[in-house]
Amino acid sequence: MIEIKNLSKIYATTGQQVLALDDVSLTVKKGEIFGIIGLSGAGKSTLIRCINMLEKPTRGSIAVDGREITSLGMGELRLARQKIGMIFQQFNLLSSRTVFDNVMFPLEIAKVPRAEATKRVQELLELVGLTDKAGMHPGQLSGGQKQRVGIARALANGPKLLLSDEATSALDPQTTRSILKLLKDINRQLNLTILLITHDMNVIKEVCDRVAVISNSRIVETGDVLDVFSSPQTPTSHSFVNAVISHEVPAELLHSSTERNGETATRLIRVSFIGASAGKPLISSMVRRYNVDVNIIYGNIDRIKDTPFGNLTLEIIGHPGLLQEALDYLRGQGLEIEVLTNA
Ligand SMILES: Nc1ncnc2c1ncn2[C@@H]1O[C@H](COP(=O)(O)OP(=O)(O)OP(=O)(O)O)[C@@H](O)[C@H]1O
Repeated sequence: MIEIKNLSKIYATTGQQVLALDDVSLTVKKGEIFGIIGLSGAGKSTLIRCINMLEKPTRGSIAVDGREITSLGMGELRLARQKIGMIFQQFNLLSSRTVFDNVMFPLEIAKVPRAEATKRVQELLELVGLTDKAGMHPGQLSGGQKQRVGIARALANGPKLLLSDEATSALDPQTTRSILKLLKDINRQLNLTILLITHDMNVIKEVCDRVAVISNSRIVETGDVLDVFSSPQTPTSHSFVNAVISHEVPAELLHSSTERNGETATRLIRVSFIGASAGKPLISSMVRRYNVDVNIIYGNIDRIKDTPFGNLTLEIIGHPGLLQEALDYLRGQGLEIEVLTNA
Protein backbone atom coordinates (compact mmCIF):
# COMPACT_ATOMS: atom_id res chain seq x y z
CA MET A 1 0.00 0.00 0.00
CA ILE A 2 2.90 2.36 0.79
CA GLU A 3 6.37 1.93 -0.65
CA ILE A 4 8.92 4.46 0.54
CA LYS A 5 12.40 4.33 -0.92
CA ASN A 6 15.46 6.29 0.18
CA LEU A 7 13.41 9.18 1.48
CA SER A 8 15.30 12.18 2.85
CA LYS A 9 14.01 15.51 4.02
CA ILE A 10 16.13 18.52 4.77
CA TYR A 11 14.52 21.63 6.25
CA ALA A 12 16.47 24.69 5.21
CA THR A 13 15.91 27.54 7.62
CA THR A 14 17.88 30.77 7.77
CA GLY A 15 21.52 29.79 7.74
CA GLN A 16 20.76 26.27 9.01
CA GLN A 17 19.90 22.90 7.58
CA VAL A 18 18.06 20.23 9.56
CA LEU A 19 18.20 16.66 8.29
CA ALA A 20 14.78 15.45 9.51
CA LEU A 21 14.70 12.18 7.51
CA ASP A 22 17.82 10.37 6.42
CA ASP A 23 17.48 7.70 3.73
CA VAL A 24 14.27 6.13 5.03
CA SER A 25 12.90 3.05 3.25
CA LEU A 26 9.68 1.38 4.38
CA THR A 27 6.90 -0.86 3.06
CA VAL A 28 3.39 -0.87 4.51
CA LYS A 29 1.16 -3.73 3.35
CA LYS A 30 -2.49 -3.42 2.38
CA GLY A 31 -4.85 -3.93 5.31
CA GLU A 32 -2.28 -3.76 8.10
CA ILE A 33 -1.95 -1.34 10.99
CA PHE A 34 1.61 -0.10 10.88
CA GLY A 35 3.12 1.98 13.66
CA ILE A 36 6.10 4.31 13.61
CA ILE A 37 7.51 5.02 17.03
CA GLY A 38 10.21 7.47 18.01
CA LEU A 39 11.16 10.09 20.53
CA SER A 40 10.33 13.74 20.10
CA GLY A 41 12.27 15.22 17.18
CA ALA A 42 13.06 11.80 15.64
CA GLY A 43 11.28 12.68 12.40
CA LYS A 44 7.86 10.99 12.76
CA SER A 45 5.69 13.97 11.81
CA THR A 46 7.93 14.79 8.89
CA LEU A 47 7.60 11.23 7.61
CA ILE A 48 3.81 11.08 7.86
CA ARG A 49 3.47 14.56 6.34
CA CYS A 50 5.63 13.49 3.38
CA ILE A 51 3.24 10.59 2.69
CA ASN A 52 0.42 12.94 1.79
CA MET A 53 2.81 15.59 0.47
CA LEU A 54 2.08 18.15 3.17
CA GLU A 55 5.89 18.24 3.14
CA LYS A 56 7.85 17.88 -0.05
CA PRO A 57 10.63 15.28 0.22
CA THR A 58 14.15 16.41 -0.62
CA ARG A 59 15.05 13.02 -2.11
CA GLY A 60 13.50 9.60 -2.59
CA SER A 61 10.20 8.16 -3.74
CA ILE A 62 6.82 7.42 -2.15
CA ALA A 63 4.26 5.21 -3.87
CA VAL A 64 0.76 4.96 -2.39
CA ASP A 65 -1.41 2.16 -3.76
CA GLY A 66 1.02 1.72 -6.64
CA ARG A 67 1.11 5.40 -7.59
CA GLU A 68 4.20 7.58 -7.18
CA ILE A 69 2.97 10.69 -5.41
CA THR A 70 6.10 12.84 -5.26
CA SER A 71 5.75 13.84 -8.90
CA LEU A 72 1.98 14.51 -9.09
CA GLY A 73 0.66 17.87 -10.26
CA MET A 74 -1.66 19.88 -7.96
CA GLY A 75 -4.91 18.55 -9.50
CA GLU A 76 -3.81 14.92 -9.36
CA LEU A 77 -2.47 15.39 -5.85
CA ARG A 78 -5.82 16.76 -4.68
CA LEU A 79 -7.57 13.65 -6.02
CA ALA A 80 -4.92 11.34 -4.54
CA ARG A 81 -5.32 13.02 -1.14
CA GLN A 82 -9.05 12.26 -1.15
CA LYS A 83 -8.06 8.59 -0.89
CA ILE A 84 -5.76 9.29 2.07
CA GLY A 85 -7.57 10.19 5.29
CA MET A 86 -5.74 11.83 8.16
CA ILE A 87 -6.43 12.32 11.86
CA PHE A 88 -4.54 14.62 14.19
CA GLN A 89 -3.54 15.00 17.82
CA GLN A 90 -5.48 18.27 18.15
CA PHE A 91 -8.43 16.97 16.07
CA ASN A 92 -8.40 20.03 13.72
CA LEU A 93 -12.20 20.35 13.60
CA LEU A 94 -13.99 23.45 12.36
CA SER A 95 -15.38 24.99 15.54
CA SER A 96 -18.16 26.96 13.85
CA ARG A 97 -19.59 23.87 12.15
CA THR A 98 -21.71 21.17 13.74
CA VAL A 99 -20.48 17.60 14.04
CA PHE A 100 -22.61 16.72 11.01
CA ASP A 101 -21.19 19.57 8.93
CA ASN A 102 -17.61 18.78 9.92
CA VAL A 103 -18.02 15.28 8.51
CA MET A 104 -19.84 16.74 5.49
CA PHE A 105 -16.96 19.13 4.74
CA PRO A 106 -14.71 16.82 2.66
CA LEU A 107 -17.78 15.60 0.74
CA GLU A 108 -18.64 19.21 -0.16
CA ILE A 109 -15.09 19.75 -1.41
CA ALA A 110 -15.32 16.56 -3.47
CA LYS A 111 -18.67 17.87 -4.85
CA VAL A 112 -20.62 14.77 -3.82
CA PRO A 113 -24.38 15.31 -4.46
CA ARG A 114 -26.15 16.49 -1.29
CA ALA A 115 -28.52 13.51 -0.83
CA GLU A 116 -25.72 10.98 -1.24
CA ALA A 117 -23.44 12.98 1.06
CA THR A 118 -26.13 13.25 3.76
CA LYS A 119 -26.63 9.51 3.74
CA ARG A 120 -22.87 8.96 3.93
CA VAL A 121 -22.48 11.32 6.90
CA GLN A 122 -25.29 9.53 8.74
CA GLU A 123 -23.59 6.17 8.16
CA LEU A 124 -20.25 7.50 9.36
CA LEU A 125 -21.70 9.04 12.51
CA GLU A 126 -23.30 5.70 13.27
CA LEU A 127 -19.99 3.92 12.66
CA VAL A 128 -18.19 6.14 15.20
CA GLY A 129 -21.12 6.12 17.66
CA LEU A 130 -22.04 9.81 17.45
CA THR A 131 -25.45 9.81 15.79
CA ASP A 132 -26.96 11.61 18.79
CA LYS A 133 -24.31 14.37 18.67
CA ALA A 134 -24.86 15.35 15.01
CA GLY A 135 -26.20 18.82 15.82
CA MET A 136 -23.60 19.73 18.43
CA HIS A 137 -20.50 21.86 17.94
CA PRO A 138 -16.96 20.63 18.68
CA GLY A 139 -16.77 22.86 21.77
CA GLN A 140 -19.57 20.80 23.34
CA LEU A 141 -17.73 17.47 22.92
CA SER A 142 -15.15 15.56 24.98
CA GLY A 143 -11.70 14.87 23.51
CA GLY A 144 -12.64 11.29 22.64
CA GLN A 145 -15.83 12.43 20.91
CA LYS A 146 -13.87 15.08 18.96
CA GLN A 147 -11.46 12.41 17.76
CA ARG A 148 -14.44 10.25 16.68
CA VAL A 149 -15.62 13.19 14.56
CA GLY A 150 -12.08 13.45 13.18
CA ILE A 151 -12.15 9.76 12.27
CA ALA A 152 -15.60 10.04 10.62
CA ARG A 153 -14.39 13.06 8.63
CA ALA A 154 -11.22 11.23 7.58
CA LEU A 155 -13.32 8.31 6.29
CA ALA A 156 -15.82 10.49 4.39
CA ASN A 157 -14.33 10.01 0.93
CA GLY A 158 -13.78 6.26 1.39
CA PRO A 159 -9.98 6.38 1.73
CA LYS A 160 -7.83 3.31 1.25
CA LEU A 161 -5.27 4.63 3.71
CA LEU A 162 -5.67 6.38 7.05
CA LEU A 163 -2.75 8.35 8.50
CA SER A 164 -2.83 8.99 12.22
CA ASP A 165 -0.58 11.72 13.62
CA GLU A 166 -0.43 11.07 17.40
CA ALA A 167 -4.24 10.77 17.39
CA THR A 168 -4.48 9.63 21.00
CA SER A 169 -1.72 11.74 22.59
CA ALA A 170 -4.15 14.31 23.96
CA LEU A 171 -6.49 11.69 25.46
CA ASP A 172 -6.61 9.91 28.83
CA PRO A 173 -5.73 6.18 28.91
CA GLN A 174 -9.32 4.93 28.92
CA THR A 175 -10.38 7.18 26.03
CA THR A 176 -7.18 6.22 24.22
CA ARG A 177 -8.20 2.57 24.47
CA SER A 178 -11.67 3.25 23.09
CA ILE A 179 -10.27 5.22 20.13
CA LEU A 180 -7.71 2.49 19.45
CA LYS A 181 -10.50 -0.08 19.53
CA LEU A 182 -12.43 2.00 17.00
CA LEU A 183 -9.35 2.11 14.75
CA LYS A 184 -8.99 -1.66 15.05
CA ASP A 185 -12.69 -2.13 14.19
CA ILE A 186 -12.58 0.08 11.10
CA ASN A 187 -9.35 -1.56 9.98
CA ARG A 188 -11.18 -4.91 10.02
CA GLN A 189 -14.56 -3.79 8.77
CA LEU A 190 -13.31 -1.62 5.92
CA ASN A 191 -10.00 -3.41 5.25
CA LEU A 192 -8.45 0.02 5.67
CA THR A 193 -4.66 0.31 5.88
CA ILE A 194 -3.64 2.46 8.84
CA LEU A 195 -0.26 4.12 9.35
CA LEU A 196 0.13 5.76 12.72
CA ILE A 197 2.91 7.64 14.44
CA THR A 198 3.29 7.70 18.18
CA HIS A 199 5.80 8.06 20.99
CA ASP A 200 3.77 5.63 23.14
CA MET A 201 4.66 1.94 22.93
CA ASN A 202 1.26 1.09 24.46
CA VAL A 203 -0.37 2.30 21.26
CA ILE A 204 1.88 0.00 19.23
CA LYS A 205 1.11 -2.87 21.60
CA GLU A 206 -2.66 -2.38 21.45
CA VAL A 207 -3.25 -2.10 17.72
CA CYS A 208 -0.28 -2.49 15.43
CA ASP A 209 0.69 -5.50 13.32
CA ARG A 210 4.12 -4.16 12.44
CA VAL A 211 6.30 -1.36 13.73
CA ALA A 212 9.23 0.75 12.61
CA VAL A 213 11.44 2.42 15.19
CA ILE A 214 12.81 5.80 14.15
CA SER A 215 15.75 7.42 15.87
CA ASN A 216 17.72 10.49 14.82
CA SER A 217 15.98 10.68 11.44
CA ARG A 218 16.67 7.04 10.53
CA ILE A 219 14.67 3.82 10.75
CA VAL A 220 16.71 1.64 13.10
CA GLU A 221 14.43 -1.40 13.28
CA THR A 222 11.36 -2.73 11.50
CA GLY A 223 9.45 -5.89 12.30
CA ASP A 224 6.34 -7.67 13.50
CA VAL A 225 5.26 -6.14 16.79
CA LEU A 226 5.50 -9.52 18.52
CA ASP A 227 9.10 -9.97 17.36
CA VAL A 228 10.14 -6.48 18.41
CA PHE A 229 8.54 -6.97 21.83
CA SER A 230 10.08 -10.37 22.39
CA SER A 231 13.49 -9.57 21.03
CA PRO A 232 14.24 -5.88 20.40
CA GLN A 233 17.40 -5.50 18.33
CA THR A 234 18.51 -1.95 19.09
CA PRO A 235 18.94 0.11 22.30
CA THR A 236 16.15 2.47 21.18
CA SER A 237 13.71 -0.41 20.68
CA HIS A 238 14.81 -1.91 24.00
CA SER A 239 13.97 1.23 25.89
CA PHE A 240 10.54 1.55 24.21
CA VAL A 241 9.71 -2.08 24.97
CA ASN A 242 10.93 -1.77 28.56
CA ALA A 243 8.66 1.24 29.04
CA VAL A 244 5.61 -1.03 28.76
CA ILE A 245 6.90 -4.50 29.56
CA SER A 246 9.43 -4.71 32.32
CA HIS A 247 12.27 -6.94 31.19
CA GLU A 248 14.58 -5.79 33.93
CA VAL A 249 15.37 -8.30 36.65
CA PRO A 250 16.36 -6.67 39.97
CA ALA A 251 20.14 -6.89 40.43
CA GLU A 252 19.89 -8.70 43.79
CA LEU A 253 17.97 -11.53 42.10
CA LEU A 254 20.63 -11.86 39.43
CA HIS A 255 23.23 -12.57 42.11
CA SER A 256 21.24 -14.73 44.51
CA SER A 257 21.47 -18.05 42.76
CA THR A 258 20.59 -21.19 44.67
CA GLU A 259 23.22 -23.03 46.75
CA ARG A 260 24.79 -25.72 44.66
CA ASN A 261 27.36 -28.48 44.86
CA GLY A 262 29.61 -29.96 42.19
CA GLU A 263 26.78 -32.08 40.81
CA THR A 264 24.52 -29.21 39.80
CA ALA A 265 24.69 -25.96 37.91
CA THR A 266 22.20 -23.14 37.48
CA ARG A 267 21.11 -20.89 34.66
CA LEU A 268 19.09 -17.76 35.10
CA ILE A 269 17.04 -17.39 31.94
CA ARG A 270 14.29 -15.22 30.56
CA VAL A 271 11.64 -17.03 28.56
CA SER A 272 9.33 -15.11 26.22
CA PHE A 273 6.01 -16.74 25.38
CA ILE A 274 4.05 -15.79 22.29
CA GLY A 275 0.63 -16.89 21.09
CA ALA A 276 -0.15 -20.59 21.25
CA SER A 277 3.02 -21.46 23.20
CA ALA A 278 1.71 -19.30 26.07
CA GLY A 279 -0.98 -21.93 26.65
CA LYS A 280 1.26 -25.05 26.63
CA PRO A 281 2.73 -26.64 29.77
CA LEU A 282 6.28 -26.49 28.36
CA ILE A 283 8.10 -25.72 31.59
CA SER A 284 6.68 -28.72 33.47
CA SER A 285 7.43 -30.94 30.53
CA MET A 286 11.06 -29.70 30.55
CA VAL A 287 11.28 -30.42 34.29
CA ARG A 288 10.15 -34.02 33.75
CA ARG A 289 12.28 -34.70 30.69
CA TYR A 290 15.57 -33.30 31.99
CA ASN A 291 15.15 -33.79 35.73
CA VAL A 292 15.80 -30.13 36.52
CA ASP A 293 14.38 -27.88 39.24
CA VAL A 294 12.88 -24.52 38.43
CA ASN A 295 12.53 -21.41 40.59
CA ILE A 296 10.24 -18.69 39.30
CA ILE A 297 11.99 -15.37 39.88
CA TYR A 298 9.68 -13.04 38.01
CA GLY A 299 6.88 -13.25 35.48
CA ASN A 300 4.11 -11.43 33.70
CA ILE A 301 1.62 -12.07 30.93
CA ASP A 302 0.14 -9.47 28.66
CA ARG A 303 -1.51 -9.08 25.29
CA ILE A 304 0.00 -7.65 22.14
CA LYS A 305 -2.90 -6.72 19.89
CA ASP A 306 -4.88 -9.97 20.12
CA THR A 307 -2.05 -12.36 20.98
CA PRO A 308 -1.04 -13.47 24.48
CA PHE A 309 2.56 -12.54 25.25
CA GLY A 310 4.47 -13.12 28.42
CA ASN A 311 7.87 -13.42 29.94
CA LEU A 312 9.19 -15.41 32.85
CA THR A 313 12.54 -15.18 34.55
CA LEU A 314 13.49 -18.62 35.79
CA GLU A 315 16.37 -20.15 37.66
CA ILE A 316 16.99 -23.66 36.36
CA ILE A 317 19.02 -26.03 38.48
CA GLY A 318 20.24 -29.40 37.30
CA HIS A 319 23.01 -31.61 36.03
CA PRO A 320 25.43 -29.45 34.01
CA GLY A 321 25.21 -31.77 31.03
CA LEU A 322 21.42 -31.64 30.93
CA LEU A 323 20.92 -27.90 31.40
CA GLN A 324 21.91 -27.02 27.86
CA GLU A 325 19.66 -29.75 26.49
CA ALA A 326 16.79 -28.44 28.59
CA LEU A 327 17.24 -24.94 27.13
CA ASP A 328 17.51 -26.33 23.61
CA TYR A 329 14.25 -28.20 24.22
CA LEU A 330 12.47 -24.94 25.13
CA ARG A 331 13.94 -23.21 22.08
CA GLY A 332 12.83 -26.12 19.94
CA GLN A 333 9.27 -25.53 21.17
CA GLY A 334 9.37 -22.00 19.76
CA LEU A 335 10.17 -20.11 22.96
CA GLU A 336 12.57 -17.20 22.93
CA ILE A 337 15.25 -17.88 25.55
CA GLU A 338 17.80 -15.42 26.83
CA VAL A 339 20.44 -16.65 29.29
CA LEU A 340 20.99 -13.95 31.90
CA THR A 341 23.64 -15.69 34.04
CA ASN A 342 25.51 -18.97 34.15
CA ALA A 343 26.69 -20.47 37.42
N1 LIG B 1 9.11 23.22 9.41
C1 LIG B 1 10.30 22.91 9.95
N2 LIG B 1 11.37 23.71 9.75
C2 LIG B 1 12.59 23.39 10.27
N3 LIG B 1 12.83 22.28 11.00
C3 LIG B 1 11.81 21.45 11.23
C4 LIG B 1 10.48 21.72 10.72
N4 LIG B 1 9.67 20.72 11.11
C5 LIG B 1 10.43 19.87 11.83
N5 LIG B 1 11.71 20.30 11.91
C6 LIG B 1 12.84 19.61 12.57
O1 LIG B 1 12.94 18.30 12.03
C7 LIG B 1 13.26 17.36 13.04
C8 LIG B 1 12.18 16.27 13.07
O2 LIG B 1 10.95 16.86 13.48
P1 LIG B 1 9.56 16.08 13.52
O3 LIG B 1 8.51 17.06 13.90
O4 LIG B 1 9.39 15.34 12.25
O5 LIG B 1 9.82 15.06 14.71
P2 LIG B 1 8.80 14.19 15.55
O6 LIG B 1 9.43 12.86 15.73
O7 LIG B 1 7.46 14.23 14.91
O8 LIG B 1 8.74 14.97 16.93
P3 LIG B 1 7.47 15.24 17.91
O9 LIG B 1 7.08 13.89 18.46
O10 LIG B 1 8.04 16.14 18.95
O11 LIG B 1 6.40 15.86 17.08
C9 LIG B 1 13.38 18.16 14.33
O12 LIG B 1 14.74 18.45 14.54
C10 LIG B 1 12.60 19.42 14.05
O13 LIG B 1 13.12 20.50 14.79
